[in-house]
Amino acid sequence: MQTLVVYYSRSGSTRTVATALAHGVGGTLRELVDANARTNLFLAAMAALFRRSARLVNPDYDVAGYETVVILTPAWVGNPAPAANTFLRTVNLTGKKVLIVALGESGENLATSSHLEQMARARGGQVIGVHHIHGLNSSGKAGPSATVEELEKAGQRLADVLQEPHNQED
Ligand SMILES: Cc1cc2nc3c(=O)[nH]c(=O)nc-3n(C[C@H](O)[C@H](O)[C@H](O)COP(=O)(O)O)c2cc1C
Repeated sequence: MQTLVVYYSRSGSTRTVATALAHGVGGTLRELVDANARTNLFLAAMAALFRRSARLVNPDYDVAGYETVVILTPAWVGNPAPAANTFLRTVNLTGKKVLIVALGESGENLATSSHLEQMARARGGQVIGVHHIHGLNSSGKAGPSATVEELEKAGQRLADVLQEPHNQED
């Protein structure tokens, strides 16, 4: 099973989870690089709140060679980060299994994951799972449940989920 792991990360925690996950499944890691570094947190939050897209640096929307696409994004004010919006509004996920992963300070971000799920379905994807992971607090510092080790473990757990037999079937 070929797996593509696509992620956006502003402060590194989503990257840690995505890297461990890709390593665990022997998949391909693809970063969504936002041309805007989002250093102004207020403006970043507003862009997410208004469901804006982002301009991506060297975007690659080709998922043809993959059976499964994992999409990871931080939750920003209950929404996906703009880079994830861009990817999900452009990619063709017809016939692909899609695993959605949202990181957040609060752990569970149902509003964010619900947006992601809807976008993935609108692009033809078959959503096989939705996961929430404790990320960093909003100022970018690791909270007690989001050490690098915890984030790596979360990524490994997701790799295990993807390798469960029912997620491997056609
Ligand atoms: C602008 C902004 C808005 C955020 N809004 C939320 C939120 O609504 N809910 C939440 O649980 N975490 C929120 N967070 C925290 C991030 O989701 C969390 O720190 C995540 O781990 C960051 O991922 P990254 O390190 O890959 O950038 C926000 C962070 C930023 C920068």
